[in-house]
Amino acid sequence: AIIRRVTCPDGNTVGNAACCGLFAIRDDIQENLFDGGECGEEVHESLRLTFHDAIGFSPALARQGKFGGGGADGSVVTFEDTETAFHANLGIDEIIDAQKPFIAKHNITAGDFIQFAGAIGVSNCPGAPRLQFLLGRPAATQASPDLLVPEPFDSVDKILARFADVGFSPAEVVALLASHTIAAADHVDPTIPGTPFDSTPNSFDTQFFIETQLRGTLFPGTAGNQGEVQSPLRGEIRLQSDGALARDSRTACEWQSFVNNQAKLQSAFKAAMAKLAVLGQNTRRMVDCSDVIPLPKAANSKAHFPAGQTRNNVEQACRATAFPTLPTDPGPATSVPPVPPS
Ligand code: HEM
Ligand SMILES: [Ca+2]
Ligand SMILES: [Mn+2]
Repeated sequence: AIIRRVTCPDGNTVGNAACCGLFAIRDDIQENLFDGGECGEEVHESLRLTFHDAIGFSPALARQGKFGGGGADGSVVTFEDTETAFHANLGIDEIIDAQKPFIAKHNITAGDFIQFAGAIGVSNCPGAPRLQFLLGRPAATQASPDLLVPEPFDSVDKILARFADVGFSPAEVVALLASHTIAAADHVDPTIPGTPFDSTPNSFDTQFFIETQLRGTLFPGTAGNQGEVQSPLRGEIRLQSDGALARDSRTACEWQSFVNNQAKLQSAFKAAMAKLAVLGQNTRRMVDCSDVIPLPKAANSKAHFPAGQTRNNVEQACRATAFPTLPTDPGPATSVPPVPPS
């Protein structure tokens, strides 16, 4: 087959000329939003933002004759005052404020920018897949309704129902939660901002699926926070929802299947993110600009139990298959350092 390439005015080559404008945006955010191509706090927050914008969508509400939200339409930025006041969006205002000057400066809608920044940001994380990026989301018309973003204290029933409303199976929910391999919480326990969900928050690896299956023994900061359960490691925080999904009979085997399976982690997350990024959007009016997204580096670590942990600490939840055999890191019990603020 003949692969046609277009040469853009700036010398970059791309499959579709409509994507040419994205190279300048890419270079600008890599340098000035992501600190020169890091997989740090702004990348983590930008990925979270892709979700909080897109999940503002409910076909169930629409069937009742109500406005169900526009999905991945940028409403979280355009109607910032409304949506940042939603309880589940606590803390999202910081990355919105960081992204807004870039949206204002470049000729791109807020909806496109949010998903583009997420895809570029994830590409900075070793082990990540190259995410799809489709261009062409129109401007949002209204704020999303409240109560569509899942909370960490929601039951598994409620979480799976919310995702089912937008077309995700339980297996796809688990795949989307691979996002928590490059993540930390600032507000669940406000006394310890930047506390990661796994021991490798700058690496898109399978440690999140390993460490969430370990028996929780401690709170990294204070006890009694809503949506938090005990974690196995000092410096690591566990969401109640992640702990529950790892142990629920509907999701536990899928959860375990990601352990030490980097190829599945990449393909399943890529596919689920491709759906998330276009929720509520008409993809026939969009252009595939995925070739503007950089190819991520390979994973830089091998699946392991953190030092001090073995399979004896695994709370086996999948009944069908045993937990994979993994080596334990040498040394004293792992203590996870916080993700530095921007
Ligand atoms: C059951 C569904 C989910 C729940 C209940 C949930 C909940 C949370 C909570 C409470 C935080 C911590 C926020 C803070 O205190 O700073 C968080 C962080 C994060 N979430 Fe989720 N989340 C869910 C699904 C997702 C999905 C589908 C994605 C992306 C595709 C995502 C991406 C992230 C990222 C990247 C962070 C880290 C942000 C940072 O490090 O600054 N989450 N999530
Ligand atoms: Ca990780
Ligand atoms: Mn953060």
